[in-house]
Amino acid sequence: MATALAEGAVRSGVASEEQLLASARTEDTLAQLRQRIPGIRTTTSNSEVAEQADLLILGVKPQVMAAALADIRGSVRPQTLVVSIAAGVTLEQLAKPFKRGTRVVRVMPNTPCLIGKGAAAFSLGEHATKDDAKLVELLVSAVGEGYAVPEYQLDAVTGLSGSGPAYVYTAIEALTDAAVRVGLPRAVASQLAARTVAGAAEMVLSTGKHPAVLRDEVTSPGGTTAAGLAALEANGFRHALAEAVSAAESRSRELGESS
Ligand SMILES: NC(=O)C1=CN([C@@H]2O[C@H](COP(=O)(O)OP(=O)(O)OC[C@H]3O[C@@H](n4cnc5c(N)ncnc54)[C@H](O)[C@@H]3O)[C@@H](O)[C@H]2O)C=CC1
Ligand SMILES: O=C(O)[C@@H]1CCC=N1
Repeated sequence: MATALAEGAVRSGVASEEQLLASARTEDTLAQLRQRIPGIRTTTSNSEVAEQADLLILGVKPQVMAAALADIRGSVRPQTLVVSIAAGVTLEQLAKPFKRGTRVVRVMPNTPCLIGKGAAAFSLGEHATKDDAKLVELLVSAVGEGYAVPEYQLDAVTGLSGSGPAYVYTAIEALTDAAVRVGLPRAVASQLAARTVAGAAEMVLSTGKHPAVLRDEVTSPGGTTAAGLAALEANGFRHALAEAVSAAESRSRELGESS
């Protein structure tokens, strides 16, 4: 995820490849990163990155955030903007190890950032400025769309758009399997399933119509769609999605509480 943001930083002109400095625990990970971003400088020292950064992106898992913060707490300069993409880790937890007044921002991106189609939301910490908001907006806009939200909404964002691509991949896989069951070749079924999801999403975004209106436009009286929709409702489709978002939102809060 952090690699996608680094690529976005280059694309949006926030930084050149040569201005980027990244750390990871192993030289193997860093070698892979250098293949993606040839000009990037790399190190296995988190504190070396922290000492030099103007914009410091923390892209570790929530479970190792405390250790990563401990590595860098003495090295972050007062003028550095600290941005975390970790699920659940709060602005308060992010700011705590640093000197009072350190500017922190929490961002929740998603993997479609890798192809410039991400959906991200972010919240500013107490000391972050309007210019910081503009910078973060620029960064996330380079990899998709960014929305400013109050921090209390970020776990819900995680449950929806952070984890959401995985729900949609599961839906595409299930639709493909179902189409194979009723006779379509898998290669065609998988393309049709993915394009149906992409096309329907694009209809919502480009027409601005309520999804229910768009659904009604597909649904002929006594037709196939009404039959399909009735089967979805009978099998708890909406409830399953609601439970997925809710479980992921709770897990995000839990991850924050335990890190
Ligand atoms: N994968 C996703 O869809 C999304 C992930 N996130 C968040 O992004 C963060 C990273 O997730 P991914 O990119 O999926 O994981 P990842 O495993 O691909 O990346 C984590 C990186 O952290 C490095 N690392 C591990 N321990 C370290 C340490 N002590 N110091 C420095 N580097 C260390 C690893 O080498 C690895 O390169 C997580 O906090 C996650 O909650 C946020 C939105 C979406
Ligand atoms: O599964 C996770 O915890 C991360 C956060 C959002 C998407 N992936």
